[in-house]
Formats: sequence, C-alpha cells, structure tokens
Amino acid sequence: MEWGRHDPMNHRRPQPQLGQPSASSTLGPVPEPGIAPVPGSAGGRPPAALEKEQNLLEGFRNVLAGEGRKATFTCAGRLPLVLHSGRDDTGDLTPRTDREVQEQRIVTECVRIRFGAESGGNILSLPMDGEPHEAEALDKLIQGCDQATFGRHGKDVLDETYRRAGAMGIGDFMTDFCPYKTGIIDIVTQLLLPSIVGDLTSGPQRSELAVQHDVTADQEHQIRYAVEYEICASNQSDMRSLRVSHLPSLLAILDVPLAGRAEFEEILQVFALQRTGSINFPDVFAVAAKRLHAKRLAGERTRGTQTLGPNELRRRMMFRGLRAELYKLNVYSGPHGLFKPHVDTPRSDMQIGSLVVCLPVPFEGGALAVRHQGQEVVHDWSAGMCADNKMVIQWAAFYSDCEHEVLKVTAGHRITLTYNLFLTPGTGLLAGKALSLQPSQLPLSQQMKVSCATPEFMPQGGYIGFMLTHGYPHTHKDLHHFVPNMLKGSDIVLYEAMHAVGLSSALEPIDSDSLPGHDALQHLERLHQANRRSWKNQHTEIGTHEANSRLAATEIEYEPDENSELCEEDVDMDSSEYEDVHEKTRNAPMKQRMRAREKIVWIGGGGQEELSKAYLAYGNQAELKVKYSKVALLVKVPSWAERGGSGAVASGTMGDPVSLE
Ligand SMILES: O=C(O)CCC(=O)C(=O)O
Ligand SMILES: [Fe+2]
Repeated sequence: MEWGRHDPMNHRRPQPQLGQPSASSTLGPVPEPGIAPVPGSAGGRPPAALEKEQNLLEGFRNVLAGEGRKATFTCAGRLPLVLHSGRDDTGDLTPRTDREVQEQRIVTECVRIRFGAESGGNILSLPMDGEPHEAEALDKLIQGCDQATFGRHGKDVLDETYRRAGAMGIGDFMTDFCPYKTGIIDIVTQLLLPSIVGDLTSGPQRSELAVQHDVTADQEHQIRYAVEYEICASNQSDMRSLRVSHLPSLLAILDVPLAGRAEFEEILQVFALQRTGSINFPDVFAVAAKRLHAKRLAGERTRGTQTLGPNELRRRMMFRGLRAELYKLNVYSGPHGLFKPHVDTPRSDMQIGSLVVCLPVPFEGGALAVRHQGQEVVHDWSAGMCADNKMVIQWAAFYSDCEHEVLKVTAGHRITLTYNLFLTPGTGLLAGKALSLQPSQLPLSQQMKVSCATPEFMPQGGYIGFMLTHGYPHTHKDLHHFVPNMLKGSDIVLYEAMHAVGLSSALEPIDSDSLPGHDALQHLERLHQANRRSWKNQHTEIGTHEANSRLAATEIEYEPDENSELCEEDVDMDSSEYEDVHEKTRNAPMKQRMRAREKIVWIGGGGQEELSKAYLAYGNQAELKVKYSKVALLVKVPSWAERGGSGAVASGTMGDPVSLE
C-alpha cells in the first residue's frame, strides 16, 4: 500500500500505524505509539528506499522506548532515626564531611508535630515510645484532621470510596521535620532533574552596533533573530525588502510590542522613518534596543522564549533546582484508608513534583504505587513501620503528572507530610556527576545523526513529531517559556538530543483531539528558515530552540471509561485570558489542524492516554487556573539536498550544525 499525496483520500484518513489497522474515528488516533509512513513520501520511491526509511524511523521508537524505560519518574529513600543523638553545638545534623555528603548519610532525630489551637495546644513526638500521653496526642491529631477531599471536575468532593483520609492544612500544624536538612531535596533534585553537561556558549563578540546601543550579546542575538524570523514570516527575500510596516510584528516577536497606532507614529517620528519606506538594519536595531531598554527599566519580566538569549535559556536548562513547600499532613487509617489513582493538580505552572514523607508510626498496607508509561513502582513502607522496627522515616518523590494511588491501609495509621516541589533556578553544582546528560552522546542524537546522513531518510525533508510522555502545567500564556526547563525524565532526554543535533524544533501543545495548532508547521518552517539564514549569515549561536516554545492551555477532555476508575478535574479556565496562539488554534478550522497533523510522522504517544484519563485534582484549590498540557516536540528534517547531499555539513541548522561525517 502506498501512502502519500497520491492517495486522494489521504487528507481525510487517519494515519495508519505500522502493523496496525487504520482506525475508523474521524479524527483518528494519531499520534499514537508507532510509526506512520512519511506523508507524501512514497510516490515513485523504490521499495528498498522506503524500507530503509521505515527502519530508521522504527529505530527512533526503539531508542525512545529504551529511554522511557531508563528514565526515572519516581525515587524514594529511608532516613534512619537517631534518638537522643546529642546534637553538636550548632544543633546541626547535616552531613559535614565530603564523604557524608556524597553518601547522603544523613540521620534525623525524632519528629515533632505541634498542632491544635494556634498550633500551640499539643505536641506529638514521633516515634512514640509507649507513653500513654503520646497515644493521647496521636488520637488528638487524628481527631483534629478534616476529612480529606479532592478535586473532581473543578469541585471539591468528599467521596470516601475514592479517598479516605484525614487532612490537616499547614495553618493548623507545625513540624520541625525539614526535607532540606535531611538531604531529601538534594537527592530528589539529582534524580528527577538530571543536570545537563555542556558549555554555555560565550557567543560571538558584540557588534559595534550593540556596543553603540548598549545591548548585551544575548539581546543582540534576539534582535538579529527577530529580524530573520520576520523576513521568513513575511516571505521576504532579505533585509532589504523589509519595510516600516514590518516593524510592529518584528517588535512583537521581540516581546516589546507597540501599544497602538500612536506609539507607531511616535517611533516613525523619533527615528525619522517614512511611513511607506523601507527600514535598514541599524534602524531596526535602534528601535528594538530602545524598547528593550525601556522594558528593562520598567522592570517588566521577560515573557516568552523569544526574549531569552541562548545563554540564558541554556543556563536555565542546565542548572535546575527544586523548592519544596509543605502542603498537608494526611492520616490514612486502617482498615479503610486509601486514595485511588489520580494525578496531583499542579499548584502553579512551576510545579514539577510531589514529595511524600511517611512518619514513623506503625501501620500495615498503604503502599504508594506510582505509574508512568506502563511502568509501576510501588513504595511499600509498612515493613519499615512495624511496631518493632519503626526507627526510620521513609519518603518518595515523583513527577506530579504521574498517576499514583495509596493502596488500602489495613491497620494502624499511615501519617504523611506532603510537599509540592517547584522548579527553581539551581546552582548547577551537580553538573558533571553520574546523573548528568551528555546530549550529543544520547542514543537519540546518534539515531538522528545517522538518519540525517542517510539519503533515503526523508529525501524531500519532513517533520517528525515526538509526543512527550509527561504533562506540563501552566497557568498563563506568559509563563509558558518555563516549559523547556520544566521537561521531565525521558522528555528532557529527547529535547536535549534534538538540540545537540541542531535541528530546528518546536514544542507544540496538542489539544484534546490530539491535534497540533493549524499553523504549527508554518511556525516550525519559519524557525527553520530563520535558523538557516542566521547560520548562513554567521549570526551563529542562537540555539534552535530559543524562539520555539508556544505552549498554552490545553484542556484535557475527560472521556469516561468504564474500565477506569480515574477521574478528571476540570479546572475552570477563563478562556478570555488565553488570547494566544492556542486560542487561535482552537478556533481554526479543524481541517487545517488535521492537515498539519497528517504532515507529521508521529513517533510515540504513550503519555497522552494516561494523562487524559488520570486527571484528577486533590485539595481545596480547584479555583487555580492550572492545567497540564499535552505537548509534542516537532522536529524539522531538512531535505537531503539541504542536509548536504554529498555528505557535507547540513545547512539547515545553526548552533550545532549536523555534521554528516
Ligand atoms: O500519601 C501518599 O503516599 C500519597 C498521597 C497523595 O497522593 C496525595 O496526597 O495526593
Ligand atoms: Fe497525590
């Protein structure tokens, strides 16, 4: 069977997957696990060439699956408790020697919880040593808890068949347990936010123009990049054909848009520009520099990735840290305590994970199962909590978009402290340790390099869409630029691998119909063209990912599935706030978006099923406008001719050009 433009039904048909019958739904199942034939690529090509291409694409799937299996999505640990340790003068239990730090040999003392009126009434000290007043304090703590609710369809619900637990908010208790002091946050940071090894580019020297206008090298990159992007977006051949009328969109790309007509007129006057005239590079530079300065003076926060220079973006990617915020104390009591499968509602668009610390109180059952991409890790803490062996604090952390559940507690009380983990700028001190990524060495980079060096691989060029396996939260259109450094597990491996190869790529929100934006490919093409131009023009070192993230709200539609007990929280969103790319996307004709989807060879798709079903919130903050987005990384594969054909260096890239040796 041939696929491609020669098939008159092609645009209406969902893309069949390798080895799978095509689905009958009108929207089609794409993207789903598996490889679709390269759209429009079959006509006239010898079967052997097609087979070679399919094998290379299949290679991506295998490598991705391997990365998925390797990638960490949850981690856990135990902290031995030392009672009456005899602190040193500083009262500090933090490891002091380098060896202790490396081995994370940390112990902790008993944990105290102060609760009751004004947090002053009662103290529970754990582990309990059998004194009657301790049992009394434990009883009081349990009595002082509210019944835990959770969010479902945007509302707080109390449903004991789904969640049976007591909850105490942070306003009602205090504890001296500290996840930083005990080293937990260090470990979780290393495991869930692997650092990326690579040099920050020093970038080219500032030009005279930049010095004259007092802009940094990063800002100079941004301006040059915006110009290239505008040239491509407006189908101009080069700078010489840019006119005054291009200024507004060029400034918008730079994230310093003109407020209105009056401002436009003012700029024309200040820079003595003719309304219908052409503009030259120094003019554009001067206007842009002035606006960037004004913005900085106004103390406005930078908005999109468009305005992040290559160094800034890499820095954010390379040095990631975590901040833990105590959220709740929960008590799951036998014989009925449980919390069925759910994902944690992100509390902000910077939330990346959740941490659960299990306090030393005996209980049975109550394992925490965490799932991602068909894999499951079960943290069973009951053994460590049995009556004669309770000298340990156990904890687990996981990406909060991963489905998890607390199995039934059959006896005793399972008392936990839960923390939300937010991304923060890290110090990068961990870089170079075993958990670091070396992007150019990643199997995915190698696979892409080999593919690009093969003439049979997408000879006319094309697009590959990798579905990310995790969901990404965000509240607001202005905040989506955090997404690249929010990437988790195997998603960051994929992103980094494509970055290392130097292909143009873009993070694209995928909506509840599994469709990308109608202009997703135009956007990617423009990036690619801009990248090529910049590369050719020696305006090097603007990474291919800098202007490319345009994630916005994606509502995840809940389709009840009788086999699933999962629920979805439908966080209320004021759609008027989302006048962005995605809004336009939503309103764009379905046909266009389907066409965009069909032009892409999809690889992977595992995460979305899980995400769309396992969508449930907990807690009492249903009003927060935070959602997980489904996201794809779209990659532009240049044609064989553009890749260098004869085996020379590919010209479709910049930064790290694909070297086809
Ligand atoms: O207690 C646990 O292990 C997990 C609790 C949980 O999933 C939650 O509070 O959302
Ligand atoms: Fe949870």
